[in-house]
Amino acid sequence: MHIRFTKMQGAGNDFVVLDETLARLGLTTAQYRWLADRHFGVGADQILTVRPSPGPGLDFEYVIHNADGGEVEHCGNGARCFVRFVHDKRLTARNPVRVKVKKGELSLHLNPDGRVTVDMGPPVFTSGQVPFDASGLAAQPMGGFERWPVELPDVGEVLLSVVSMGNPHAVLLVGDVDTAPVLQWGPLLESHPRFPARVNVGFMQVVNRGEVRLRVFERGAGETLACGTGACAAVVAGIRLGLLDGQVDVATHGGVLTIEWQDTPSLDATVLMTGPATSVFEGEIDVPALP
Ligand SMILES: N[C@H](CCC[C@H](N)C(=O)O)C(=O)O
Repeated sequence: MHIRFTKMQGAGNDFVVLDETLARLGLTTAQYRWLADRHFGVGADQILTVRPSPGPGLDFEYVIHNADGGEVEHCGNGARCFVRFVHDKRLTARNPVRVKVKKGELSLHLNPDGRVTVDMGPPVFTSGQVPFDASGLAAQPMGGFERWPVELPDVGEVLLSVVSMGNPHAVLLVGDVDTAPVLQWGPLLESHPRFPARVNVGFMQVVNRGEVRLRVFERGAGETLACGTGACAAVVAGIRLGLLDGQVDVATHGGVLTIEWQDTPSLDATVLMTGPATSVFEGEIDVPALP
């Protein structure tokens, strides 16, 4: 199947963007995986698909597939590239753009300086809704939040907090992200049995109450240069743990994301994420028929 695509990146998290506003491509999981393959396909952390509005008050549907071909609930860096794409392609002139994702609805705003602010919705802290199986574990309280001792084979117990931004996140505190065991512990936690939907694993170094450094081993993609929902999850966990204030710059290997969240008693305050979105190149490719 011959398709057109746009290669984009947000803070180094890279994407293949497909326009299905006129017709569905009908790609299979194996074809999404092929497109994301950095040797046999185009190469990307995720494949983003633009589909027509599913209903009133919404401009588009925003569909996300990880490099492993699995469809997921949310992608923050991808959301910034999404609004850049629909404006560049003149698919809309609205700003902000409202989109439906698997987890809910997002508002995407192109700022005059070219950066993009996304209303990422409210975080969810209830472990069963992340989902995280806390059965038999004794939470270790810190600030107004908890850290859970999770057993890793050949490693022992690691302490982590769990947050959902629509997609599941585990957040670990480390002294130095550069030496953190991201590639050793990331895969063990990603597919740990206590995470029935698997999990994105964030390693956060708190620099001060307004700045953190973060590396994320992503579910279905491995370590990426940045993870938008991971930055949101890490910051809201850090705020709940009493370590961070309401606006935090998150330094990732691919760039800086600014996250804002007010920890209100109602817990329904949404998380705002601001960062870059760049279109890298346009391309065409013949996707092989893969079942
Ligand atoms: N790997 C994530 C999806 C992409 C998230 C990330 N690229 C972002 O910017 O939020 C998951 O399986 O939930």
